[in-house]
Amino acid sequence: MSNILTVAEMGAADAAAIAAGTPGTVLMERAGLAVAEAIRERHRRCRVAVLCGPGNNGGDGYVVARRLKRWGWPVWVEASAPPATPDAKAAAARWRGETVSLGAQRQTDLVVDALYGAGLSRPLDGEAARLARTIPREQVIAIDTPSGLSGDTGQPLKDVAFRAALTVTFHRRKPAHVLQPGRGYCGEVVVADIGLGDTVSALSENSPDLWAHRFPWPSIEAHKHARGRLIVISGEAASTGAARLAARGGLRVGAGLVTVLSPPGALAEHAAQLEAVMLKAFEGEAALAEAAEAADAAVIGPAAGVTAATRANLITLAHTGAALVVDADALTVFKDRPDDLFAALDRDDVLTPHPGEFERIFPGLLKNSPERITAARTAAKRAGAIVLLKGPDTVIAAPDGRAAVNLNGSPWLATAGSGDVLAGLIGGLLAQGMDSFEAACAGAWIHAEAGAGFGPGLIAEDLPGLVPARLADLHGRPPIR
Ligand SMILES: NC(=O)C1=CN([C@@H]2O[C@H](COP(=O)(O)OP(=O)(O)OC[C@H]3O[C@@H](n4cnc5c(N)ncnc54)[C@H](OP(=O)(O)O)[C@@H]3O)[C@@H](O)[C@H]2O)[C@@H](O)CC1
Ligand SMILES: Nc1ncnc2c1ncn2[C@@H]1O[C@H](COP(=O)(O)OP(=O)(O)O)[C@@H](O)[C@H]1O
Ligand SMILES: [K+]
Repeated sequence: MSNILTVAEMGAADAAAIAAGTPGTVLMERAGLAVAEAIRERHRRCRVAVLCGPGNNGGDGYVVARRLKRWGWPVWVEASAPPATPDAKAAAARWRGETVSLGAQRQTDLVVDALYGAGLSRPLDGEAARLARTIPREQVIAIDTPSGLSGDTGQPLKDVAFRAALTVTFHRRKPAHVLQPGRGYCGEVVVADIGLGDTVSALSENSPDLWAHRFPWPSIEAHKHARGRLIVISGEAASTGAARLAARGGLRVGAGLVTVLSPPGALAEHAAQLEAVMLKAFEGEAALAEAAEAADAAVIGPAAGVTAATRANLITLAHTGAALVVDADALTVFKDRPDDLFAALDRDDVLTPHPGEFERIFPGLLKNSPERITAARTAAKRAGAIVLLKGPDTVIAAPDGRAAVNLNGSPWLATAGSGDVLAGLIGGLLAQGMDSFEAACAGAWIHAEAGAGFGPGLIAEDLPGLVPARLADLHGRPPIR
């Protein structure tokens, strides 16, 4: 399982390894060697300038320079300041090559950015800032993080940071490697093992390691009722497509029975377009409560309408036993009284806002949080439910503090209706009894894999049909633990 560590957690892991008997200089040797090897794997021998700062990031840089030189590469160090930590001093003392001052303006092929890593405490300025703005990213290999980025937020301090083609970090990813815009500054990210042992954190990369061992595969005796019943609440006649997209997502991901519950006026439109997905009319809260009686999960919101009816339907569903996926209009309709929504929810329910919807029900929270992980966690606590905050770096957070960040998103998913399919995927997994946090993670991961695998030209209608291949991969995957 791949945790993501904050800068402080990484520092603690580092200190624990040192306390357990591995000297910092050994960790630095391993770190520098990993970077040099990553360079050698990707490039033929060429000229390399290693930009070294005063801290341990710079220390790693001196190790890289020494390794490359030993392999016969033309390499020199450009130092922004003399080494200042004991480990960096030791690494610099073993560097026998040439050292010039930062920005000596030599012709080079590659630049190793070893100016600042985790210890960056203020924005880049002077020559470092100039270089960050001018060196083309194809030349840059960053150690730990591209200098100028805040490791914990992924934001460039004062908008200046290096852009790298490759970033080699150590032990685990940090938030800067997974959150935008930082992730975009990093280029390819390699996580090198430097022997720090196991670390725990409440934040993870969203990958099958997190949930595949609890995926709700049907048992040999399964029948359709045992595979979970999902309902999807439809909007009125002119807005029925979103409910069908969600329903197809739920059916494809394995729910045994999926029913679109439709206002009477929209029945004919659905009937003409649904096959395996079932259809039932309802009018009013009592009828909805009755229709929802046997449901294991419900999706409400996609094109539901920002209406009093949607608000009443949500409250009605919240009183049934079904786990809810609350999306789109069912979020927006609570804009003026989000507490009514939160009071109705329980911890099994999943909210799936995009940033605009998030702002409506958690006003100011995103803007006032250091980054979106904190925002999503705070939101999950406030709502008492799982919150999946959509975007290029989708975050899933639980009220107990667990959080995961999606790494496999792609812009092909930015197409109308794509979120409706996601809501259906999560609903389909909830209907099959999957834990809500894991269902939200699994739904987001499968959705993103499907989108990335299809690529250009993707439309939301394609997504349900792309799910089976992803499920087949998961099904054939060797079990973990
Ligand atoms: N963790 C691990 O397990 C391992 C970590 N390793 C490596 O250590 C790195 C972290 O090292 P680190 O803590 O020494 O931080 P780093 O960024 O090198 O320097 C901080 C210094 O820079 C200064 N400074 C900061 N910003 C500045 C600015 N804009 N302009 C000018 N100065 C600025 C700051 O000064 P101060 O703010 O204190 O005045 C301080 O002196 C990590 O990224 C990884 O590469 C590996 O060796 C393997 C094991
Ligand atoms: N640039 C992007 N990279 C990765 N995923 C994206 C990007 N833009 C949007 N997405 C994903 O696409 C989906 C869009 O959902 P949403 O905004 O609700 O659209 P709709 O309401 O039209 O279905 C979300 O899952 C979101 O995370
Ligand atoms: K760096």
